[in-house]
Amino acid sequence: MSLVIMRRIKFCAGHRLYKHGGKCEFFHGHNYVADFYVTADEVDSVGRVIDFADLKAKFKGWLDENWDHGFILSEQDENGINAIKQVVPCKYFVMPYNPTAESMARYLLDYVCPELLGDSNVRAVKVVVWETEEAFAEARVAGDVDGSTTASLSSVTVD
Ligand SMILES: Nc1nc2c(c(=O)[nH]1)N=C([C@H](O)[C@H](O)COP(=O)(O)OP(=O)(O)OP(=O)(O)O)CN2
Repeated sequence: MSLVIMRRIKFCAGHRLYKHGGKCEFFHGHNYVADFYVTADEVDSVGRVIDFADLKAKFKGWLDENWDHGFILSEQDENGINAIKQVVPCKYFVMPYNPTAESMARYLLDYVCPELLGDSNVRAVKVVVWETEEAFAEARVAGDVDGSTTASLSSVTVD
């Protein structure tokens, strides 16, 4: 049996999908919801995987500093990066791939969660990024047997 808890963090950010070929290639923004699922081999003396407040401090802290009220752009999107740099003051975050909901979930699971949870006994097994109230993408650790952070991806649109 494994115990998994989830902490939800909301943030807003701008982005565009480089070479998307449709309306999402324009600069636009979303009110995102990120759900972080974490587990531990044992609960603590209080019966917690980890205090929800600790998860909030870690994940909201990172999101507030890096993505909230900023623009998220692909490193391939030189034109977009140059454009956003013209704004004073500007806040932007460059990702190694296009900032789809899938890629944002993957980035959080692959890079951000290990960085933030490294000093604790918990590990992230899934991150879900809701781009709208109707569509989300999730990245999850395959099997979560060995704590591997190899993400598998899926996305869903809700009617
Ligand atoms: N698999 C993915 N597809 C799309 C993503 C994504 O992250 N993963 N992102 C977008 C755009 O960012 C876009 O803003 C959202 O698209 P869409 O669902 O079409 O937006 P709306 O809900 O606002 O659609 P309306 O028809 O205008 O109401 C695109 N695709």
